[in-house]
Order: sequence, then structure tokens, then C-alpha cells
Amino acid sequence: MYLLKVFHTRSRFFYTALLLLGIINSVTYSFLLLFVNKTISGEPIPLFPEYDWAIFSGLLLISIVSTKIFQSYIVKLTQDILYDYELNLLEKLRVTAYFDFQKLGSQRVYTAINDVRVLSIAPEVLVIIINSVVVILCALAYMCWVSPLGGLAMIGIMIGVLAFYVLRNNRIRKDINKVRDLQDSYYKYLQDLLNGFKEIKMSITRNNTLFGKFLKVNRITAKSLGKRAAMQYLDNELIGRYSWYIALGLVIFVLPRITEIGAAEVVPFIVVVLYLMGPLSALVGIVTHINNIHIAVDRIEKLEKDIRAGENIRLLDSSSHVLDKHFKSLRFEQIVFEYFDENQNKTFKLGPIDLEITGGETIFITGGNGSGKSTFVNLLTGLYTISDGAIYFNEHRISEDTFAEYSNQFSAIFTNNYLFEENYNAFDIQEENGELMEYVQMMKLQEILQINKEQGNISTALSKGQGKRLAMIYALMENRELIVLDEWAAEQDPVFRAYFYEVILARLKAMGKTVIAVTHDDHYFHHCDRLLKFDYGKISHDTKINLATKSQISAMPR
Ligand SMILES: Nc1ncnc2c1ncn2[C@@H]1O[C@H](COP(=O)(O)OP(=O)(O)OP(=O)(O)O)[C@@H](O)[C@H]1O
Repeated sequence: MYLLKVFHTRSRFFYTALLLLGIINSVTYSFLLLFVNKTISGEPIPLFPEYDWAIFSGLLLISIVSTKIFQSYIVKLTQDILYDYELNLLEKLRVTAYFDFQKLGSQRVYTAINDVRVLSIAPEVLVIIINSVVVILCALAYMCWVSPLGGLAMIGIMIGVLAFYVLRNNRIRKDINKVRDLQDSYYKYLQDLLNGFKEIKMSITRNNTLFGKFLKVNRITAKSLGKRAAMQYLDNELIGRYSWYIALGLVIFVLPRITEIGAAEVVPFIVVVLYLMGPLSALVGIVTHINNIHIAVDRIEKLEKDIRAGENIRLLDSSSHVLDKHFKSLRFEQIVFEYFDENQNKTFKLGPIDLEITGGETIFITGGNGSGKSTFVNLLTGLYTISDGAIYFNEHRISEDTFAEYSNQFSAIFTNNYLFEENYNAFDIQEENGELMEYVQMMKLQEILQINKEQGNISTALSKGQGKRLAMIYALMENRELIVLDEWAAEQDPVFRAYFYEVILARLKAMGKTVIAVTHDDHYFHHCDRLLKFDYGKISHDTKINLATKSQISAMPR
């Protein structure tokens, strides 16, 4: 039923198509039954007996053509659903707030994408369901017509088997759901293995624990649940098939004894019971797929719901520019951000913070580990949304509508920055690009970077420090006035580090950039205009840097 709903929501002709196919096939199957039984008993068919061969061929042709049309329609519909589910998921994901994405975990996205693939079996499943159900209904109706008592007995057996199936199936479904949950954590451990491969190789304990206590246990549990589900499916199939043999036994041995049914009626009954074996085992065979589809749709929708429950950041509409691109000032008024654990207990509070940044300033942010610097950077760049207070960009209060545009005013390089292999920014990557080459020189990467003009990208096979320098080139090519750096210089060698604080920062200032950099390099603190020190989620010192304050900096507690 669930699957039908999914199809109906995508195509309003779905139920009509289903009904049409059902009617056509039921007429065909009923006539086929009649043909077979009349031939066995040596009687002519009731209507136009002289054209029996033509009616037979005509009905078969109509049934084949209508099934073919329905199949094509369902295949197209399923492909549309697959495409929509996958893209919808990604579409929702790209507007999800970063904080909610962190909570969601990438492993759930991977399993959901795999779940979408499960739906590709839907057309086959649907056609089998329709044809089998129609054959069964026609056959039962035919049996009731031949002998009402016998027909009712058959319906009774079928209802009994069905009830037994539904009951067992619910149990199997629970197991499969657990297997899918295990799949989520399996992807998480797999990511740990792949992303932390170096760390895993460096410790036998880590290697053994991750493999033995997590990956292996996960797979073993999944295996035993999967095995149990598969065994139950097989048992179901066995019981389903043999209960029909019992029905056959009843028809042959019991029915003639308890009713007045004669040999003439028993023969058609036997033919019908045998005729039903095919569709019945087809139905039993696809229960696994029906369950998988049901669970997949459930999980995809649950993920979609979780994504929707998070905060959606309205993407920047390229035509609307509310904010003045030339940066003059940024003002935080009593901004607050809080972290909570699973039990909704507050674990960390940043703020309330009052701060004003003016265009062209070079600001350093310092403070102990866990004092809230990165959290502040996430709020500053719009990766996190404030839970209280207000942000004014060029005196324009940032709202939900302008949030994405606000975020787009910053070029940011985070501590664990990711360099994309593809040129998603559509930069003009070629040696003839003077601006690019100027930045390459500024970052002293002339001899190192491999520029691929055809593919329009730069190889990311670089050392960590070089990678950060390439990230800076890209940040400058974004041509934004605000640059945020989170411990950018930490991976640079001492010579380049000095060059960064003494030369690059001055050049950025000359270019009109406002730089906000998290740094622990107290040796270079005098190269900023202003030093913000964070302590327990608050700005404990906001110091303007000039010659007079240099000595003050060295006296500051660290
Ligand atoms: N995603 C998160 N979920 C929950 N708590 C977090 C999260 N990120 C950080 N925290 C908590 O917030 C506090 C501040 O962390 P933050 O990363 O902002 O500190 P920091 O000053 O940047 O530290 P460091 O110098 O070590 O990078 C810490 O107590 C940390 O445990």
C-alpha cells in the first residue's frame, strides 16, 4: 500500500493505470481459465464457440500489450522517483545549516543514497503484485462460481496463510530495520578507517580495536540478523507453497466427501489450484523486495524529515543584493550561541558578545583551547546562526533573508580546510591569468603548483602548508573584502610564517582587506591592529595595538 501511495503522489494517473491493467488482465485470466477448463471437460466456451481460437489469441494480445504499456509507464515513473528522491535529498542537504549537518553525520546520507537505489526494483515488484493478485481473485471467484462452499474454503485457507504472513513479516521487517541501523554505524567506522588510515597503521591497539570491536562486531551482528531474516523468508516461502499443496489435498480428498461436488467439478478445482501456484510463489518471492522498498522509503523520508527539522539557510539568489558589497562595519550586539548535549543540557555558551569591526582592520583572535574562538569564527562567517542578539553588516541588520548573502561576504580558511579537486568556483585557472600568477608569487608557489589549463584546475597533491597557501590564493581570487583565517600560519615553516605576518598581512591591508585571524603566534601579535582575547566564551580583552600597547601585550596573561 505504501508503495502505491508513493507512486500515486508522483502521478495522478497511477491508480487509473493500475485499475485498467487489473480489469484487462482479469478478463484475460478468467477467459484463459474458462478455456482450459472447458477444453478439459470437452465443452465449448459459452460465447462465440466457433471463434474460440480468435478470442484466445485476441485476449492474449491485449494482455501482453497492456502489460507492456503499463511496464513502460511504471519504469519511467520509477526512474523519475529515483532521480527526484536523490536530488531532493541533496537539494535539502545543501541548504541545511552547517551545525545541523554536523549533527546528522555524513554516514546517514551515504546509506540514504544507497536506499534510493533499492527502489529501482519497484516496477518489477508492482507488475508481479498486480498480475498475481488479479489471477488469484479471478481464480477464487471462479471457484466460488463452480462450488460456493469449496470457493469459501479456499478463501479461508488463503486468509489464514495471509494473516500468518503479515505477522511473521512484521518481525522480519524489524530485523531488517536493525540491519539498516547497523549500516549507518558501519559507514561511520568505515570512514574512520579510511580517513584515519595513517593513525590506524600507527597503532596495533587502534587497528585491532577498530577492526575487532567495531567493524567486525558490526558485520557479525548484521550477518546474524540478515541470516535470521533470510531464514524466516525461506520458511515463509516453504510454508506458503506447502499450505497450497494442503489446499490441493483438501480439494482432492476432503471436498468430494463433505459437499455434493462431483468429479466434474473437482477437476476444474484442481486445475485452478495448480494454476494459482505460479502467482502465489511469485508473490511470496517478492515479499523480500517489498520489505526492502518499504524500509528504504521509510528511511529516506525520515532523513528528509530530520534535514527539514534542522535550520534551512535560504540560498543566495544571485539577482538579489541587499547588502552593500563594500565593507564598512560589522557590529555584533549581545550575540549568544550555545551547545547542548543529547539530553539538552547546555555544554558551552559563547557570549553575550558586543563587538564592532571596521573595514580595513587586521584583527587577531587568541585565547586558550576551548575558549570559543572557532565557535566565534563559525558565527562570524555565518556557518552557525546566533541563538540570541543581532548582527549588523554595514548597519544592515542580518535576517533570515540576508543570511546567505552575509555569509558570502567572507572568504574563510578553516583549520581543517578542504581543497576541492574540481574548480567549483569557476576561476580562470591558466598561466595567462595575471591575477592568479600574482597571488601564486605572493604565496611563493611558482615552482610548485601544477596548473592544468585544459581541466581548469590546480593539482592538490601538496604538503599541508602548501595546501593552506593554495587555499589563500583561492580566497583572494574570490575577491571578497573580509578574510577569516583560523590558525592559517600554524602549518607554515618559520620563514614563511614570518613572511606571512610581516609582508602578506600588510599587502592584504593595502588591498583594502579586513583580516580576522585566529592565531597563537604571540611573537607576531604586534602585526595586527587589534587583539581580541577569548576566555570561557567571552572576549576578556579587546586591545588596540600601537607602539604603546606592545609592552602591554607581552604582559597579558597567556
Ligand atoms: N560541534 C560541537 N558540538 C558541541 N560542542 C562543541 C562543538 N564544537 C565545540 N564545542 C565545545 O565548545 C567549546 C569551545 O570550542 P571551540 O572549538 O570554539 O574552542 P577554540 O577556542 O577554538 O579551541 P581550540 O584553540 O582548541 O581550537 C569547547 O568546550 C568545545 O567542547
